Amino acid sequence: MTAVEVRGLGKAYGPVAAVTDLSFDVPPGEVTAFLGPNGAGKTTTMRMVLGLVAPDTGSATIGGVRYAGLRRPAATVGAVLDTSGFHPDHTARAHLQVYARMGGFPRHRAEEVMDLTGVTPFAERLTRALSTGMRQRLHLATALLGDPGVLLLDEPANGLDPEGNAWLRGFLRELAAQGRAVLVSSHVLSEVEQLADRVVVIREGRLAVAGPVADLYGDPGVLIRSPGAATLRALLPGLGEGVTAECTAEDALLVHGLPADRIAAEASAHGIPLHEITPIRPTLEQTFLNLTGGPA
Ligand SMILES: Nc1ncnc2c1ncn2[C@@H]1O[C@H](COP(=O)(O)OP(=O)(O)OP(=O)(O)O)[C@@H](O)[C@H]1O
Repeated sequence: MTAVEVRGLGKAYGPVAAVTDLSFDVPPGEVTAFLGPNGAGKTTTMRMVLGLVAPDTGSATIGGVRYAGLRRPAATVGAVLDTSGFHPDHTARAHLQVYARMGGFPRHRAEEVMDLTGVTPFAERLTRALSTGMRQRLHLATALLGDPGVLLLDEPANGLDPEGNAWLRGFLRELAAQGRAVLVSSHVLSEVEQLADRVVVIREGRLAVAGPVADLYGDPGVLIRSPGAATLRALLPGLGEGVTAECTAEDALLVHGLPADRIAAEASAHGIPLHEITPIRPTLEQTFLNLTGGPA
């Protein structure tokens, strides 16, 4: 079970601080979404993890070892960072066979990853004739050749149609369920909301927040509509520390610090009818905009 650990990572390009003092973990067995607006520093961070860019400060390790020190890098980390780079005159199958040979993997591994990633139906097409979605699948297949425990994927959903996207979500969840550490960058938030267990949000190269997806939502409250709103407003704060209730209209109440079922039980115990009881759940999109301070 291999984890990625990023500690105090920093990189400047001349006057541009691309990444500053960035620390986060990508644990095994989970999908971690790496979120940030365009230019936030996601690609630079992934390139540093892969040893393609030398950090100015800090370190990134994979199973406790820097990329350059890995004994079998391709069997440890699979990455999709850049969706160009196929030989245009190779078929998809030939591309995978070449990479399998370079990585020292058995020939049949190319066929296996093609089946896993849905490349088989276009295995005999030249890579120059592949659609963006097909190229994404072929890159993913290439990354999986060494059966790595860690996957780093930069915007893997780019160019996929809704069906391809749904497939990708299921596939990445499955890879994580097998115990792999999966890091997926994105600026399309609806994509990762349904996919990720954890998020790492960066803004201008710095960490904005990291943690389980559920924690990001905080406690946005429960909306109540009831002719007895004023009575409930007086009652509910007495039920626990930190419970607040504020009237937003004559018959409407916004409650924080209590789950909907507790509120319903209390109303029922006092014979107060409820016309509506709605836990508010902001989208990750809204949460993201709040964290990054502007439109993505
Ligand atoms: N090789 C480079 N030389 C100079 N500046 C660079 C280089 N690579 C990245 N930058 C700058 O560093 C910052 C972070 O870029 P990066 O590509 O890491 O962001 P990103 O979050 O991946 O963005 P996007 O979602 O648009 O891909 C940007 O201001 C970018 O212009």
